[in-house]
Order: sequence, then structure tokens, then C-alpha cells
Amino acid sequence: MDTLTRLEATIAQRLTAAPEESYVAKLHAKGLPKIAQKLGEEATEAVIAALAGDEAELVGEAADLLFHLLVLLGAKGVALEQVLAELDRREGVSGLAEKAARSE
Ligand SMILES: N=c1c2ncn([C@@H]3O[C@H](COP(=O)(O)OP(=O)(O)OP(=O)(O)O)[C@@H](O)[C@H]3O)c2ncn1[C@@H]1O[C@H](COP(=O)(O)O)[C@@H](O)[C@H]1O
Repeated sequence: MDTLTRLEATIAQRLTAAPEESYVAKLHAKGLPKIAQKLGEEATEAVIAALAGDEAELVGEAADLLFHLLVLLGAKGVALEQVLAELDRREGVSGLAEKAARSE
């Protein structure tokens, strides 16, 4: 099982934990608007790290961003698998477009 799939499962388990023991449960208890706000903040922090920080900072902010995206997807009942399938579909579409462009 890959890292994101494992993390998705951990997040799903932690949703029902005690909020004082679990960051995931605490954030979930605050509701979808707070989860969405956190994701936006983490995205901004990743952008700032990319433009002004060092590589380690960007790695940390990117990890925060992916983690909070998984929390949001979990709260909305969207499986990581659905997102990966959409990326696979696009890869297929762009692969076909590239092939078509090469044969012109
Ligand atoms: N990957 C993460 C992870 N990344 C970031 N964070 C938390 O995300 C928060 C983001 O930091 P901020 O300073 O922006 O937020 P904050 O001040 O703590 O929170 P707010 O005041 O904004 O609500 C920090 O508290 C981090 O600890 C994470 N918390 C948990 N995980 C994973 O989720 C699993 C379950 O965690 P628990 O729910 O805590 O058991 C853990 O085992 C980890 O694998």
C-alpha cells in the first residue's frame, strides 16, 4: 500500500477518535468550512515556501497540503482512488492527443 493510501485509511480511522487526542478528529469536529480553510492556508504556505523558502520548507508545506487535501476528501466522502482514476484518465487522454499530434 502506498503512503497516500495508508494515510487516507489512517485519517478515516481517526475521524471518530476523541478530538483532544487526534488532530484529524479535532479538525473534523470543526466542520467542512474549517477543513476547507485549512487546506487553503496550507496551499498558500506551500506557495510562499516555493517562492521564498528553502527545499526542506517546501517539502514540509507540501506534506501539510497533501495531508489536509486527504482530510477534505474524506470529509466529502471522495476516495483518493477517484482522484487517481481521474488523473489516470487525463494521462490517457493526453497520451492519445500526443500520439495524434505525432502522426500529423
Ligand atoms: N500527516 C499528518 C499531519 N500533517 C500535519 N498535521 C497537523 O496539521 C496541523 C497544521 O499545523 P498548523 O500550525 O497550521 O495548525 P494548528 O495551529 O495546529 O491548528 P489550527 O489552530 O489552525 O486549527 C499541525 O497540528 C500538524 O500536527 C498532521 N496531523 C496528522 N497527520 C497524520 O495523521 C495521522 C493521525 O493524526 P491524529 O489525528 O493526530 O491521530 C498521524 O499519524 C499522521 O500520520
